[in-house]
Amino acid sequence: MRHSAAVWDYRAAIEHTKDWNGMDQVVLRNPQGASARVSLHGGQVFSWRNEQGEELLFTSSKGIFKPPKQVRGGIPICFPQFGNCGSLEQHGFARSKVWTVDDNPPPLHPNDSHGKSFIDLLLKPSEEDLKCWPYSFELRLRVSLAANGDLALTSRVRNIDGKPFSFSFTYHTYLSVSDISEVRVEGLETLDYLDNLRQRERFTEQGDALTFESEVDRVYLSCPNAIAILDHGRKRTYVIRKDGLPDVAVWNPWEKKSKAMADFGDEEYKKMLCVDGAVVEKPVTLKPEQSKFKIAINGRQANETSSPKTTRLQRTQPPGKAYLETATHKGIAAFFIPTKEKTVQALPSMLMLLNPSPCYRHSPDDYRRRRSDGTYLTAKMVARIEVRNPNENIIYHFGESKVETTAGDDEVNLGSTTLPEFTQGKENTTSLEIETSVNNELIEDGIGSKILDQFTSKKLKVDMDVKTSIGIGVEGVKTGLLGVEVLCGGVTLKETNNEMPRCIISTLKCIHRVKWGQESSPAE
Ligand SMILES: O=P(O)(O)OC[C@H]1O[C@H](O)[C@H](O)[C@@H](O)[C@@H]1O
Repeated sequence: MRHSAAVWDYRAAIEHTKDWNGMDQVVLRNPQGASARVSLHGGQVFSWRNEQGEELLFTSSKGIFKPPKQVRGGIPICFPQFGNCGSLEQHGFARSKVWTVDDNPPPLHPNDSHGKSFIDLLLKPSEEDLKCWPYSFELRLRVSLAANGDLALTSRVRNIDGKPFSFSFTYHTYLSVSDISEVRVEGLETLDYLDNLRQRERFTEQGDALTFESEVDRVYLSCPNAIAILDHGRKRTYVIRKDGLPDVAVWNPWEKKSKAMADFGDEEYKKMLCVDGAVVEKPVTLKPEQSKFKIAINGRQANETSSPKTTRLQRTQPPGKAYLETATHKGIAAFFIPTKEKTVQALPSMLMLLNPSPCYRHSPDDYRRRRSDGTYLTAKMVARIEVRNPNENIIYHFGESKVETTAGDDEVNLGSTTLPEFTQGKENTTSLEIETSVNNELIEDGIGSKILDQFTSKKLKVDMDVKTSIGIGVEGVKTGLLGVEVLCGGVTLKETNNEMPRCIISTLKCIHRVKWGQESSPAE
């Protein structure tokens, strides 16, 4: 049965239960029927289901569910060491210890609890732990499930020892995927990584996205805060947003290593991918104080009609035909062509990066003037879009684009403009600068003061809506134009200093469909 979020009792939605070994576990539920299960063994989230009841985390069918052996799957916490570079057991001891429920944790930001089911866990070292790692600490973990089904893990490490200590940390996240050969990871392109399969030698990622054809065991360094994992087979996109975790570890054992692992099925490597928010390259050195690490993950379906500020993956044509898919994650909007047709490569065909900062070039006094007959707004918004086409054999045709910009929750008009049509050549990048403005536009007094306050405190959010159309050309064959709407924004002026606006794409209308190598024909 579904419940409205307004009457949902989040506290009552937390169930304390036991697994079949008698180990305590906690089940979190949201009003729409999504759930997360956390074991006190390892503080490990080992199940996360969406509102359709689909499991989003991988757990090995041969998993050993008995302490001290941890289950292979879910989200083990690796602390105070990741991997085997240190004096401790592989991935540290936190994942194999029994944690306790923390009834009275130090407060976290209200966003970490408001409108969410959550549980706080605590790990303190035992006498035995102190013998192999002689530092007193408190490791806290809050696992929360939001009303929209998003899962978040927030960890805090407190040094309660007299001396500083160093540690590494990862959320070793086993994502469930349809088939590893249908998966790509975006957000790691052009970054340096340490390759665990080559004695941690440093390389630079050359691909436009990470795809999988053999064993991968890497730590990507200084990564953006949002990484997208696109599962074409299941038409699902996971977006991992991380905070305090500069690195991302990526692991798939592939065939040979799978057969060598006792707690992993021979073929199970096809169904999983580990993508971990991590701090590995430069371990944290903590004085007697606290540090904090957070990941939030969502896993959205192609046809999901959720809030517009989320990631979507859309299939606009039935299988067997060429079709455009669109996917987005924070700061990046991408169009790509799936591998199914074989005649074209599956590469990100275009990336649009939008950065509306700085949005205002004038001081607040300049841009808003109060006159006797009302409040008038004068403002300018500048955005830069970079269109990249890394393909060797695909050309993009963009129709005329209509751009509208607004500010704040009241969607105050910041002006509109039109960009001329253009063609994006093979392996080419086009930079577009978009400027819109309003001059002495009458607005409500209340809205004017609100915008001024939010501008001064840098809490103002600016949104941009681009309506355009896109067609593809491959070897002289052109598709018709597909209407596309790109919405970017949702980030405050303050956040634009270190974060890109979020973008979502939705297709407006499919005019033509084609089969590669054939003439285009009108859509039904
Ligand atoms: O077998 P585990 O100790 O759980 O480790 C599983 C994997 O975790 C990480 O991804 C490491 O980088 C890999 O080298 C390791 O094989």
